[in-house]
Amino acid sequence: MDAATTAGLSPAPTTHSRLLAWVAEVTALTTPARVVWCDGSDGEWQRLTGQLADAGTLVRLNPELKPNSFWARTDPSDVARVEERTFICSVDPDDAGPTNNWMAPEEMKQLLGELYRGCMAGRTMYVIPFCMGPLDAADPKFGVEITDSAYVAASMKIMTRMGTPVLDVMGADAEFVPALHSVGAPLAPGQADVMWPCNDTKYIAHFPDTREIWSYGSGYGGNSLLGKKCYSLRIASVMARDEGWLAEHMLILKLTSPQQKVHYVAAAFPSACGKTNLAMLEPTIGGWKVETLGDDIAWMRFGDDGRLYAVNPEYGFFGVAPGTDDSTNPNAMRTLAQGNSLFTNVALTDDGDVWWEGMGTPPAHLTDWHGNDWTPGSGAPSSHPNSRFCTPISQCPILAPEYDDPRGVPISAILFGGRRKTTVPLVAQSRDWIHGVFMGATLSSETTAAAVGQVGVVRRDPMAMLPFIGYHAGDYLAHWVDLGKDADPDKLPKIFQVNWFRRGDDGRFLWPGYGENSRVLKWVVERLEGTAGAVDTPVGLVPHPAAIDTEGLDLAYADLAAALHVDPTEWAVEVPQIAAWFNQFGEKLPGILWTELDSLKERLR
Ligand SMILES: Nc1nc2c(ncn2[C@@H]2O[C@H](COP(=O)(O)OP(=O)(O)OP(=O)(O)O)[C@@H](O)[C@H]2O)c(=O)[nH]1
Ligand SMILES: O=C([O-])CC(=O)C(=O)O
Ligand SMILES: [Mn+2]
Repeated sequence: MDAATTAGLSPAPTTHSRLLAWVAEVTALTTPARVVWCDGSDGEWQRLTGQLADAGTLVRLNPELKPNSFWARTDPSDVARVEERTFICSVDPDDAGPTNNWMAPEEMKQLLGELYRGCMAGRTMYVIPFCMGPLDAADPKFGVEITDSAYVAASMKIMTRMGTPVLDVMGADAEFVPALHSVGAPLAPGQADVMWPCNDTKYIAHFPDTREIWSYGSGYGGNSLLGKKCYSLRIASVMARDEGWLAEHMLILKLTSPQQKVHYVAAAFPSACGKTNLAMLEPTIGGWKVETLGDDIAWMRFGDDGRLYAVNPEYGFFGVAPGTDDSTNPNAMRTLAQGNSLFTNVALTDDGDVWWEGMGTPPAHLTDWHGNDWTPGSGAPSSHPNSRFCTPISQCPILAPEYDDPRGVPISAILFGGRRKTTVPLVAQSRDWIHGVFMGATLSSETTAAAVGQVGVVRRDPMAMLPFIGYHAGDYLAHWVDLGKDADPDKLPKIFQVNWFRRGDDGRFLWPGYGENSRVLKWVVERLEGTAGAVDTPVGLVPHPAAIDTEGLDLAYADLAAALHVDPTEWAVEVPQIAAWFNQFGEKLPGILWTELDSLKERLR
């Protein structure tokens, strides 16, 4: 089949011969009914969403409440990332390391090649040229996703810079990451489609040596929007290792103090642990301003001035819906109110708006994420805990103008955070870069609904990157150590650890979180500027409760003190867990991190 003219729909709008050859090869393998090259236009969005609405995959929301926005429900089995089915297929098994699933590249390609054979029959195959990061970057990072899901094509328009402008910059021979996706649900002639096609067999496969992505069987964002986790973290982390930069699971925010001093902060928290919320924070303390640059991924390189500069490679937010409302994250609500968004696995109100848990008093009747009638007495939540909104970053009312600057922004502080009921204090500053890398390397968090599996189990999650490091985690930690060695220590970002999720004996959060986290950011800035004090504890430099600005905050001193408390007996339990965690990396673990563990033990004595 000639990919350029298939079904006479759109002739290939490129002369890029490797791209044309790949599209022809995939077309021959997957045998779609037609091939469409996505141009990224608004007309195309209208066509795609219109077709999806006709097919019942999307429901158009009330245009007066959420213009140009849609409600989607997935198959109940296809609601989150599938870490068990995610593979790093490096040539050398040792390159995948102990934290990744591995399969030999030829074996995976053979296996998936069989699954892909004829897998797009009866469907439209979309070819989506995209760029991660600004198109006018010195070294733009291109990808092309081929997918048989119109939902994915529409979502990619929100999440990435895509379409004809990308092909134009790619020209005839730019490098690109080929990213192949199929829901794995071919249609026989005359066979009716289902609302959410997917397959029980799922593979999210990465080939770091050849920089390719092959995804099969899932339509859920983290498994199917291949520019996001698959490219911008797993593949990009390998590029970053080779080229001396960092691809991280971090938000980027701009903080302006009442004295108009600007600091850029990056923060890594595991999935569903507060990045989107912190990125859009509305400070509760007077005179402070937060602006957003990114909510999930940061690519960071050293500039000529020796500082570390961060760029958000994405173009939209794919955010956790439950818990988001006018009191917790008003800026996300304002972003969504402008429309042009997709909502997946939330509930639908009777007047055609969306609703989810955390939005206050529930309406008397909803259609839940299963499509069933729901009332406040129904028992089960109306929305899946990992239900998501997908919305353009340009609509964020507090977007920092420099979010689109290909040079990025110089980072002053990096926060590593997790969701821990106990042990980890509200905030602690590292003593130096290596101690900060140790904080990141030993980061732990309770698992969430963002990945399939048990929720609430504490696991180590280095730099919040456990499911996203595209190579050996020991080498990854060595890369972090090495970057610090070559840098001017005064210019390196200062590293902090935070925990918004510590609980009292009665189970309630000790710290109010959300907008009140601005009080912690203020202390961070005061540490950067050398104006705040800190207590030297075994785990790092922790503020005395009096060093946190609590003006106007209704919080018991005892709760703040408990949130900041470093309890040596709790930490003594962590030490052997950290040792066991480090042990699995063998020789690959930088020795200096063992030295850090020894010094932690020493301080706990
Ligand atoms: N208690 C408390 N909950 C928070 C805080 N910040 C965020 N949350 C809740 O944590 C959940 C996830 O928050 P997000 O900001 O969406 O997390 P994320 O890190 O962006 O998640 P991913 O998109 O999966 O990477 C939501 O239900 C939030 O309401 C906080 O400061 N305190
Ligand atoms: O990838 C996803 O599905 C959403 C996300 O940001 C994460 O899980 O960290
Ligand atoms: Mn994320």
